[in-house]
Amino acid sequence: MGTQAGAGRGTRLLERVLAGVVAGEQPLRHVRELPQRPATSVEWPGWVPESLRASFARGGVVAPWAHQATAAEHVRAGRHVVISTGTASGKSLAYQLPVLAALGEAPKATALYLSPTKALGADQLRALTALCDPSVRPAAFDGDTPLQERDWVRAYSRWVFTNPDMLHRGILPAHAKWAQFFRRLTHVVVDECHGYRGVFGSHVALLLRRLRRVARRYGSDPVFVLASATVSQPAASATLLTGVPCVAVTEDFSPRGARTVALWEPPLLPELAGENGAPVRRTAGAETARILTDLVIEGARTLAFVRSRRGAELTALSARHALSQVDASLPDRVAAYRSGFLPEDRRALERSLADGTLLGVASTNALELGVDIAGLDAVVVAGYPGTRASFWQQAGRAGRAGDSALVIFVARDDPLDTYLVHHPEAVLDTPVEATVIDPTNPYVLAPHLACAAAELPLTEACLADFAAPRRMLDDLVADGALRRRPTGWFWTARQRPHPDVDIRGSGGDQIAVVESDSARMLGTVDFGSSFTTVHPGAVYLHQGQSYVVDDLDLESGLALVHQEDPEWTTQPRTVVDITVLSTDTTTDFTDTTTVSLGDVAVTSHVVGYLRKLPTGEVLDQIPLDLPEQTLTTRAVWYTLTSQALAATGLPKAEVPGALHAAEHAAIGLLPLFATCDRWDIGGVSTALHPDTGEATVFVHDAHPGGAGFADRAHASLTPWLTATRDAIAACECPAGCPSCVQSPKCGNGNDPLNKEGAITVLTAILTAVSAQTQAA
Ligand SMILES: Nc1ncnc2c1ncn2[C@@H]1O[C@H](COP(=O)(O)OP(=O)(O)OP(=O)(O)O)[C@@H](O)[C@H]1O
Repeated sequence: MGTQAGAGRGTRLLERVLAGVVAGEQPLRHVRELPQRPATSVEWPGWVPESLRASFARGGVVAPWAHQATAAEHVRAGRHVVISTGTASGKSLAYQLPVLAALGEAPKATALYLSPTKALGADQLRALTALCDPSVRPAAFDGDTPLQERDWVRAYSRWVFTNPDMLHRGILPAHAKWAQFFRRLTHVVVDECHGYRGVFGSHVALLLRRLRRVARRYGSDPVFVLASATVSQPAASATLLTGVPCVAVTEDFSPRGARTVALWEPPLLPELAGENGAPVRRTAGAETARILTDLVIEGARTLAFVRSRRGAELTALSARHALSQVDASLPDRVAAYRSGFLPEDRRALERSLADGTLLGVASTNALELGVDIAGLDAVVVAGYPGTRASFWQQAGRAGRAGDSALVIFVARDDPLDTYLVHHPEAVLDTPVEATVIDPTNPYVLAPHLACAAAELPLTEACLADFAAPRRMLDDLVADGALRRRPTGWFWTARQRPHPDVDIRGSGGDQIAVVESDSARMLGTVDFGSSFTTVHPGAVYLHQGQSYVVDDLDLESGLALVHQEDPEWTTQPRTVVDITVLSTDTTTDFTDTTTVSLGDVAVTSHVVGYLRKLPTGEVLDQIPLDLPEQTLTTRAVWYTLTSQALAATGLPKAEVPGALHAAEHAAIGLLPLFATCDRWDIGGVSTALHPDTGEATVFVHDAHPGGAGFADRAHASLTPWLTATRDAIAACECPAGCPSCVQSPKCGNGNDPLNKEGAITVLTAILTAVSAQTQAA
């Protein structure tokens, strides 16, 4: 077994992986060597008590790294802080230090810890319990806390670990029971705060404003300490999330080993045909399984991040199979890891990877949050994880001091991944993105105002905290939700509004997914997406199990499913129409192009679905009979006059395909600029739109009221459309494929699409924009 150590191991591992590539294939697109960084430690701040230093020392920490001390000093001085440093940079200690010191000094003081997932909260609670003085009595208060324990937690715990869901439904509505806790609340820790983005982030921002208002009512004004993977503009993001001015600590003084980063594009497979006969690439999962196999043979401890739970299982399975051909002892040293694992299993996995019992693990991003695994020999990132912050979070698991490690990013068949492997600077030299939230979205804000009023009557002074327009309060009164009295706005209904506000979804009704045989409820999907995810015949995945939907009953809110694992997946086909409701701004470029931002109504009608094999091959299309749905949201759109289109030489018959292709690729690339998922946005293109009178491409948020993505697209128009054009041009396929202009969620079965035409349209737009900008 190869166990070479020392500098250059990352490079040698890469050479080994390259040696296994089939002759004639050239998947390596770029290699970059990242140097090592030594640690900078400092003295403990003078106010850290001896007992606390001793506790940390028992855990192996003899002195803080410089950024931990800086962050702790800010908190100590009463400043709200966001710590935005790399993976395994000790963000936990940076918040534990000042909070534990404060709880030690004031024996009745309390603190609150919030994490986006219960599992992360449980991990952090375990670490803290091992560290802190017993008088702190740290305890979880979440959906899993038994009812009989809840009174104890409220009465005695001085550091309560919870999540936004419980804060929203369980703690704030019952604040009177928590009076003592709120009265003494000194710190609120918001962990992994980059997870609070899009609509969920907007909900959490308003939840934190409600929390501050309730705390104030009991006379406390807690200091917020936020921890995040590196994000750009961390101070601005944290300030928007909490509603209080936050300072950022960003310089990372933890040690990091050298790394070799390789960007990898799986080859096109000439023998397979996808949608409309387009070529298909070898899947990132298959390529990753092969790379994982080679690395395990080399004895390299490797973690492969795969996008889906099923993908993680398949990658591990396929690597185990390949290894069994080489050495009968190797398959058992590879495992899959996905969400839903118990903490004991997570601990066992951490230990096995750390001591080398396990050599290869294929994991979903469940491992990204809160699992203390670092110092691996290699990390394979199969498919761009959506943000550079996540990419570095995953890549950061590789590399030990004094030893170089390998990171391989394997592109999926998708325009964004294609763009990234052809533009290494976009991953390796660009600052990580800012998180996008919009707490003024009326669809999010209005329900939180109702919740806030039910907690404590709203006064004029509160409106500023929520940035709520008076008009919104008037509407809530007119709808009968609130009642206006001389002292403020009151919630008067007997039933509280909280259960109806779904902070993880887009609000509205939920459809329960139920297994017919056992009547077991598997989960819920929101009404808006039920037509595309649980329509009759849809393949529905739940915790790695595959189900097929028998019936979607909208009246009773039920999707009935049975367990079945067909070889195909399903993809809905939708007819979409868009209407402009109002325009905030329109810019006219050289009288040929306009770019606008505003509110739109998107009407979609799911008319059928495709059955597709994992290779991308389409089996057939089956019709469906479902009602239309309308979404009111934000959009950015551009138009081109017919004269300008004619001047490009693009034949008229090719215009719809060109616009459609440009729309798909632009949606694929927007996550690079707006911290969203391509599923958070949608698009419509048409050669003649009734509202604009021209050829128009719309890109819209997929959430009611918008989530800030279209606004961000509008603000980044030129870099966004330039990257879109470059991604299409870089793809070597002849006429469009999933790596450039085909979309995995196209409602029209990716027809028509014109790849060259898309480049022509985007060039025309960009030329007009730059001509006008230069002239100005
Ligand atoms: N000052 C220090 N000296 C030595 N080791 C430390 C120090 N601070 C933290 N560590 C160790 O570094 C590891 C990573 O710490 P921690 O999990 O807090 O990092 P993190 O930044 O929260 O990571 P993630 O990005 O995964 O959330 C832990 O094993 C911790 O014990």
